[in-house]
Amino acid sequence: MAAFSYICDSVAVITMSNPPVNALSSALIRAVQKAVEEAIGDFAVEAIVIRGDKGKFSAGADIREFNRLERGPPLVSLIDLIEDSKKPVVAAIEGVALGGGLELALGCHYRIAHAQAYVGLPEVLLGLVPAAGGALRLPRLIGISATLSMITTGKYVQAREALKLGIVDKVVGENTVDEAIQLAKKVIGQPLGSRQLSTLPVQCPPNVEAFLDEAMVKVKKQFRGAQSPLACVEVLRAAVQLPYLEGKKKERELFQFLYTTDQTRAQQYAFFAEREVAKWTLPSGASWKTASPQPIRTAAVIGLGTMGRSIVTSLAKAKIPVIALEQDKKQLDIGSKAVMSLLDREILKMEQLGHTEFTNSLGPVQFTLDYGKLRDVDIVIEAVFENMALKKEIFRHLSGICKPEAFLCTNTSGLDIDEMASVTNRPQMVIGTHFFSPAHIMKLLEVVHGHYTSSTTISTAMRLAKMLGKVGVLVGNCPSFVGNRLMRLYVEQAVFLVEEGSKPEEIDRALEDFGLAMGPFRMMDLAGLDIGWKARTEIGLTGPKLPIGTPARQRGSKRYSPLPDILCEKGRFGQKSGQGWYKYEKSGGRNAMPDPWLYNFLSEYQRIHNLKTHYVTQEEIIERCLYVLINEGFKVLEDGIASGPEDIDVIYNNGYGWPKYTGGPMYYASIVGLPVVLTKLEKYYGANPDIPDLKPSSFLKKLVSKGNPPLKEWRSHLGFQSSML
Ligand SMILES: CCCCCCCC/C=C\C=C\CC(=O)SCCNC(=O)CCNC(=O)[C@H](O)C(C)(C)COP(=O)(O)OP(=O)(O)OC[C@H]1O[C@@H](n2cnc3c(N)ncnc32)[C@H](O)[C@@H]1OP(=O)(O)O
Repeated sequence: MAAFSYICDSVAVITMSNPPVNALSSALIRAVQKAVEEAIGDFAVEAIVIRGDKGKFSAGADIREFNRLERGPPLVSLIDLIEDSKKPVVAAIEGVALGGGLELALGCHYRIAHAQAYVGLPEVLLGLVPAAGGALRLPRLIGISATLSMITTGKYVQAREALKLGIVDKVVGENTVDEAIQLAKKVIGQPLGSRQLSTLPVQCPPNVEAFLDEAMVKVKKQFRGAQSPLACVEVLRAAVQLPYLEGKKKERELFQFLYTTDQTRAQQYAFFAEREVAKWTLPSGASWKTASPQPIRTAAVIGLGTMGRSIVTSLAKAKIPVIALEQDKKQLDIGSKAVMSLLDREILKMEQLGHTEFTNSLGPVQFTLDYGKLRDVDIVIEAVFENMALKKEIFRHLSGICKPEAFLCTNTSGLDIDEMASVTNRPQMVIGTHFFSPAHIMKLLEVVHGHYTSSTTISTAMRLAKMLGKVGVLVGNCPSFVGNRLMRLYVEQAVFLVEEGSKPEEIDRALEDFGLAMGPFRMMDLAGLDIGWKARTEIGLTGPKLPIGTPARQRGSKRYSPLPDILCEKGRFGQKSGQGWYKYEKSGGRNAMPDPWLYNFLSEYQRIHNLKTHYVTQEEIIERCLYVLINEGFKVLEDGIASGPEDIDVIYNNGYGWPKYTGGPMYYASIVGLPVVLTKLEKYYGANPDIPDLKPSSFLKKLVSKGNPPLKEWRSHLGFQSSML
């Protein structure tokens, strides 16, 4: 770790170095401070350039030091030193300037960025606010409105957009540091007053107080339950209302408050969990370190339904040339139009952000009915509807057509990968790539490892996730994999609670207040109730295959609720039919309204089935729905379907709208305390012995018996004998 300098024509170049991302650790900050002081005091130096080693300016404060810090890094004084320098200081931004890294750049008098660089203040994503002057300097540079959008979302802004906003002074295609040196030389001797952002007035819209009040309302709604976005609005209010130095005190106070909250700890855990899951290891010893991913230069997608279209879009966005195949001309025409419209929307979004180059850098998409065109692609992703016979037919066909090195992936959300692999001539190259809808937006890719899948195939699929800008999580092959296996029980519990007397909107509200992006009933209505109905009909849980005489509310010895099936029989499929658990203004409408028809229907249902209803509290809703999901999470670990609790948390945080500020379901359980979760499950199972999924898992019981160890120790209590990975 070093901040070293060289002098080039009277310009001192200070390089921040702390691989891999030049995070501003205390040691690096001290080293940069020393180098800046030396440069300021050196008569031979007339200007200074600050850059980051290995093509990255800085990813901000060293998050790994957060738990060890008592008083926080002295970054603020370094930035003040830079801004107060009489010699001009230029930031040469390559790669990333994030968080404290951007704050440091904002302390510099000029900023030059490479075209591929990103800047941002993502502290909010870690449950914090920018606290090294970023939330005070940025509104003085680009105004309140643009700052608000950046700091409350933590979004990364590409160099060209940063230029448009005024965050950087120039964008260059190459030689960023040389350009910075040239600029530094040019401005030697020029007055720096207008370049010291802390001395400038904040750029406010008229009636800024009303603007901030409105922003607070919006942010509360958008990030329900999260504290740091609200603190971001507060910090901006301080920037507007207070002189810079007082604003600085407020910024620090808010940071100090957030710094001790459970939310920031959970979000930091979630950050590292995302990095952790990329480091997969199999019991065989094969791992992300040893396996070599194969290049993916071209791809094909089979099926242009909702998922196929957005998978094609996702590949094109990642600049991967893709061939999209449909079975008949009509479907191909519909699908290709839909893809082109998705791509147009993406282009428009990027153009609005100033990325004119984006249009040209989309991967080309070719539409075809001809399987022969797939001969040379590196990877095929099958995305037809969930029917094993059809999928097997496709895999058999691909096996004969694709080059032997091509990987065959399926986007199934829960069918058996091994069964599909068994009909191919390359079972070791078959893998599940379970995308989440819409695939060009959602960050999760569940990578499903079958019995035969090779480590090269796993590593290639995990690389694909990264290429698509997604988080890949490796899981084992079991019905519904990890995400949907847990989700099914959560939804089922919600439906049982309706039978017991609660209302869909009460359950949705309770879970949305907990922080979930969407409650289970609104989610079912959005996804379409008919999808689950078809699946249940296929496996004989309902419909003509159900043996005559099966009790309506029982399957085997387990409780079953036929409510969703009955709604479908009545044509209530959710949003698409204008009625489901809610009613909508029209078919395809999105505005969910409680439906008096449903209340009458439920009373009649409860009467027919002689159900005793009770007042279901918010506590019971949260506990039964979430603890049953968490309990299944422990079973998934026990079964070796996921290798650690982080995998489950990353899946839920990125694919199921779980609030990241609680860390994910397993982290949340660790905060509630495993003995509490166990006791509650025992209580609910005792009251509902016909719901065996409420019976505490043996792994949960084992952890409690081991004294409730912290989450990072859970893996060591797992036996790997049963691992499916
Ligand atoms: C107590 C009161 C004190 C009051 C005083 C207040 C003063 C406060 C002063 C300053 C505060 C500043 C706040 C911050 O700056 S918070 C940090 C903000 N920055 C971020 O959130 C950036 C996060 N990182 C990323 O987005 C990505 O990592 C990125 C930089 C884009 C690189 O992405 P990629 O190439 O995909 O690589 P990885 O994500 O896998 O990362 C590679 C490894 O680097 C580690 N990493 C990344 N960022 C950091 C960081 N900021 N600190 C430490 N480590 C970081 C990451 O974990 C990977 O590590 P590994 O390979 O071991 O897994």
